Amino acid sequence: MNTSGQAGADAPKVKLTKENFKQGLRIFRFVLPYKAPFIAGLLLLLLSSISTMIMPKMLGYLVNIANHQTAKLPLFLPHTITGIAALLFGVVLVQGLFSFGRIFFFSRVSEFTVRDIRRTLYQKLVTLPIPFFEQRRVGEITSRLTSDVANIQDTFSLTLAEFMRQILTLLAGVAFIMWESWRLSLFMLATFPPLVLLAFLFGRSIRKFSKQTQDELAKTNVVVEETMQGINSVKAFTSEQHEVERYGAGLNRTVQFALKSSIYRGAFVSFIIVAIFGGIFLVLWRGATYVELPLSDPRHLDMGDLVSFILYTMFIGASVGGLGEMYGKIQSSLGASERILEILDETSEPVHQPRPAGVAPLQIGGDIRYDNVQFRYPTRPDLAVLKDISFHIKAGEKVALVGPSGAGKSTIVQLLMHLYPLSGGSISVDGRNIDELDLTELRQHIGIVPQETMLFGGTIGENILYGRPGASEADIIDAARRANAWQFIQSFPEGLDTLVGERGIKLSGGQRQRIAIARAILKNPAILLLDEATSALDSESEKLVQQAMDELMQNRTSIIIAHRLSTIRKVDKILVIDGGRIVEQGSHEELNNAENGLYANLLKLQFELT
Ligand SMILES: Nc1ncnc2c1ncn2[C@@H]1O[C@H](COP(=O)(O)OP(=O)(O)OP(=O)(O)O)[C@@H](O)[C@H]1O
Repeated sequence: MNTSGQAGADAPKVKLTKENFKQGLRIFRFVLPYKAPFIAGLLLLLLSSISTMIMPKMLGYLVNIANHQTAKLPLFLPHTITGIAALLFGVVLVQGLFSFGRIFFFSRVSEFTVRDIRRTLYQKLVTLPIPFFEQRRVGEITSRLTSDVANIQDTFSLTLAEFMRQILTLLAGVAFIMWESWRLSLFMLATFPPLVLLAFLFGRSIRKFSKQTQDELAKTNVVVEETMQGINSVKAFTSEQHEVERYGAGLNRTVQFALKSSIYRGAFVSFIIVAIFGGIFLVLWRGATYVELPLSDPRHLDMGDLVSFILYTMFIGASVGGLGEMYGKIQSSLGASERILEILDETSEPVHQPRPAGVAPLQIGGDIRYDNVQFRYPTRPDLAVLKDISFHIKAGEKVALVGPSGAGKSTIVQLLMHLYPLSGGSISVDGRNIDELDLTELRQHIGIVPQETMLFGGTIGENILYGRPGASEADIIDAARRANAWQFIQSFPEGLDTLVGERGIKLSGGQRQRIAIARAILKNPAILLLDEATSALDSESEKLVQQAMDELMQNRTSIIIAHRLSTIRKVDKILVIDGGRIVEQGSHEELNNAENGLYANLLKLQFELT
């Protein structure tokens, strides 16, 4: 056990039951398209195993010829030392060729299979509904794509082939030694299994310690991950020293476990050495007594036959030892494939469905109606986030949602995109329940400018293009202009080709928002959802963003989650949300005049703050 913490080394394993095995085998459907190279690989594996198994026998003949014992030598073989040696060399060459072919074919199968699994899995992941992602951590999901798939790749490329080879070696080896001398074989088979069993039990307790070391190391890695992600906070709180100590303490614990496990490992290695060599010496001792017997004795063994016998015994011992290791690997691959299949069995959202013949593309005017909408997040079923929301927005109207933090404003907006199933009530667009609309088409008609703009690691141009893939450069520039973004984009030497995100420049909050607005302008949706950023922008930036938003909202049904007074004044209607209900609605003037109204109070509060 080392502490390198390689991925997958401590992957959870599953018990090898018939049911698990059947489940895990379903992953083999990904191999089916590559049957031909798979079968070719299997054949070559068989041939290379056979040629390996011939070698000990030939070596035995070599010794027998040297001892002038050629009586039992088959007639078709050369009867000279050089002849047999040349033949042996030939067998090795052929074996080499077979091994090359086997690796060539199995690698093709495993690489293509793994590519297909990754692609299918990723396609599945991106089409799964949002609640799936809320119930899992990102790291957990990505490790399905990385370490679990890599684990399966090992199985397809190596483990499976090795497993079959070990079994073949074992069976052929036992057949050969039985043929050589059944007496000595029985003696050998009586000594080996107990040793193997002991080694197996020993190995199991060592694995337990190894796992503890891995777990400790994983815990220490969490410290690194957390602090790297939140390095700003670490520095702001000047807790560098504290974190170093926390990490150091974790490392010390890991070392303690690793050292404890290394004592067992050392004991295990010496045990294996004693057991294996001891076993071989026992067989040698017994075999030598048979060699010593006169030729007339039925138990007599030729020297060369004893040599072959011992070599086969070593092969058998190695394959039995190998099988134990393979067993563990197959168990962990089954676990990995089970986790992958679990995701593949999830139900995707019905996106990118082919449009039935004769059905025209969805046209949306932008009339929106919420009727008694109730909602609980699937991850928090005990909390009624929306209790009873009903409102109507005519096509082209602009409506602002205001209310205290956590009131449910963002939730209302997200439900329009059908990101979650409703708990009650209904939402309709242009008089049609959104449940009946094609999900992809519905979302294509909705534009969103979120509070925090997520930019993909690519160029500014690519980020705007995300709004409408395939748009021309002229359209991108036009959208950027109308979003008040062109000026700053132009100021970069590489313009639209400027890289953003991790590998490129960092844009300011206001600039990012304007990119998001340009994206939405390019998309040109009938319905617009604007979630204003709560973080304050400087007044110049604020003015630019506001102008861009006004431009974007023209001629579209717009729902704005409003945090700024300037936006609120211009809308047709304001819905005041509190505790999952609409508590007030009306124009700015109407609500402002309502004494002790929530809106009037919120407004006063904002005035006092500004
Ligand atoms: N993905 C989610 N899973 C579970 N609960 C959520 C989720 N998103 C929001 N909530 C909960 O739903 C309630 C309403 O949240 P929502 O984001 O809609 O409020 P909001 O009015 O938009 O607030 P803010 O103005 O602060 O953005 C909150 O209690 C919040 O904790």
